[in-house]
Amino acid sequence: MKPIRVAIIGNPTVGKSTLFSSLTGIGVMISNYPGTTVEVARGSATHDGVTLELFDLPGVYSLDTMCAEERMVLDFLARERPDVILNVVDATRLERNLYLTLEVLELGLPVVVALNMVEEAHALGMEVDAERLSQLLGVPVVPIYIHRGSGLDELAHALFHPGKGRQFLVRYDRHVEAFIRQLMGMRPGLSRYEATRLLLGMACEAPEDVKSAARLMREEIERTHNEPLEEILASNRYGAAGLIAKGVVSHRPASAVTLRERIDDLLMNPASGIILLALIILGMLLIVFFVGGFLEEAIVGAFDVLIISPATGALSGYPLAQVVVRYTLIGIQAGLGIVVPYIMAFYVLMSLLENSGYLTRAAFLLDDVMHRFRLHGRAMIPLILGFGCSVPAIMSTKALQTRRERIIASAMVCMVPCSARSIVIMGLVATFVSVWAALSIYLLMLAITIMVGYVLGRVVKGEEMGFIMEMVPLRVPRLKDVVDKTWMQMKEFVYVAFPLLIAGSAFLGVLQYAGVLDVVNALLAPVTVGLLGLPPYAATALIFGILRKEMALETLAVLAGTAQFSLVFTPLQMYVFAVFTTIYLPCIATATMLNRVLGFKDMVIITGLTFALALVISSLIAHLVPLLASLI
Ligand SMILES: Nc1nc2c(ncn2[C@@H]2O[C@H](COP(=O)(O)OP(=O)(O)OP(=O)(O)O)[C@@H](O)[C@H]2O)c(=O)[nH]1
Ligand SMILES: [Mg+2]
Repeated sequence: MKPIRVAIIGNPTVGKSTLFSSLTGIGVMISNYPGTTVEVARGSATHDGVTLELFDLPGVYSLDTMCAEERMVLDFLARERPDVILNVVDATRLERNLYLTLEVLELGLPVVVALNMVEEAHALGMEVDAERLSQLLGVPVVPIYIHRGSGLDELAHALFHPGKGRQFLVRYDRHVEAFIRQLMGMRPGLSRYEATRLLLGMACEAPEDVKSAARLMREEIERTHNEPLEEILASNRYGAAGLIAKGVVSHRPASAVTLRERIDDLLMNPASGIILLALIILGMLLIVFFVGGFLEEAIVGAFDVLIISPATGALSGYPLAQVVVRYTLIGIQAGLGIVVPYIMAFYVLMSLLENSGYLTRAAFLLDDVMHRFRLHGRAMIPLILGFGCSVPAIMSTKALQTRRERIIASAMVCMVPCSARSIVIMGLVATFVSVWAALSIYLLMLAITIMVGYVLGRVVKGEEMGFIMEMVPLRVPRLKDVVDKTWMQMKEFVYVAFPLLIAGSAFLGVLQYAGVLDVVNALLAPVTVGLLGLPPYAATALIFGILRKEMALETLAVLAGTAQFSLVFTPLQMYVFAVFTTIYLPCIATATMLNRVLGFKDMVIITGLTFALALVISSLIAHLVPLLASLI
């Protein structure tokens, strides 16, 4: 039997990806902030011998304002022509969710509604009568509780038998209805949905005379109602959604103020909120530093004693083998000892933050500040995600409404120290210089990020958007989502970065043996030695850092011959190296993502700017600090 193709559509953060993932077993990003899914994911599930092919789409509030996600959903529907639409709705926000449901019903495809967050609605004193809702909409409505797996079999069953009954359609204003019928009469075969689109002047295949008739009708409606047609349709839909919601939701008296609400008040209050935000970010950095630092020292030390010294000692008569093996082992040591502890601690904390719902609070809190950069508060979300990895952070700027905002937010994201850069800052500066020196780099980066935002906010021309972001409820992050997400991000390190690191280190050994590194280092010495005050081989480390930022540090360990950096560098050198690595050129993966989201030209401009900035700031530090020290 042919697979049944199912498009999962719904408002943001209603649990579409959670449902997709539990039906298909495919790991996708699940977070508690709107705009987690920005690309279509596809997967399949088999039920009673029949295959369901599911598509997880970005969340949308409607199909009529034509923002990027909505276009993506409509393009997807036109291109892929799914057999059924699985509309996930949030029981706690039924009325607003139904607005989209009503639009989805207009598409004329079979629809199944999954009623999610039923237990949250219950906790808020709301009960939704699913059966009545099903009768009113004329489609199956299945209550689900994904985390417990309940309702999923019934849902799969409903997807196979979506029913052929009459689906509810919004009755528009009489005037509009009359014209829709008239258009359908002019061209037999034209659906109600197509007629509505024609009336709205949207792309639709039809002869020119029908199109021009539609144009005249629209003008007449707008003249008599003194209101744009879109608004007439929207208010008709809101009216219908409100009536349906009223008919199916019953309220119990609300209980006393809950602990969750109290916490929320503290987080959102402008005074306590900002302090808590600073404490949360500082706390995250300190936890990563202590957990990562403790593991780093233990692993690096054990590796030296137990593996590197015996292995290189055994190869003392074979210079090529010795240098290649030594380099490879130090590469592995740096990967296991420096990267794994920090990156893991980082991702666990980031996932907790993402899934708690805190990000939308940070966005609201800083909305005012962000508006000074002529950005929406929502641009805060990519910036905080940037602490994890710039690649998904830049990808998440797709959820911003205008290109102008995407450019500014992406350039700012490039300045936020991602976990790879944090590894360099922490593994080098916090461990071997001091925690305060490491924190000063974060402050420096904060200042640079703000400066970049401020300057670009004034320079980059384009539309500004007033966009209201939905506040998601605070939730205790689900352990499975956190573990899955941490693993999804670690996987990339295990499968991509680690092999690259081992091969790269062995390759470095060969290049060193052949004397190539010395040539490259000598060529770049005016910058590395002259401007930055670093040893010449730092040039090779920085080149490798473009592949992946943490490789700069790993390669530095390989070339220095030890991961105990304080034996070979002065504190100032370590500081300058960390600052330069943090600012200069985004890594290859980030540049690729910039190219994808913003285009080649902007990618080159942003990349060039970061390089110039890194050179200026690092060489200033390298030269001014000794000067100041000599004056004191
Ligand atoms: N309480 C509760 N939370 C849920 C349920 N299903 C999903 N969630 C949570 O809802 C949040 C959003 O889930 P996602 O699956 O990422 O939502 P989405 O609809 O894919 O969101 P976008 O991709 O942003 O459109 C996560 O924090 C989930 O853990 C549920 O049945 N009950
Ligand atoms: Mg999603």
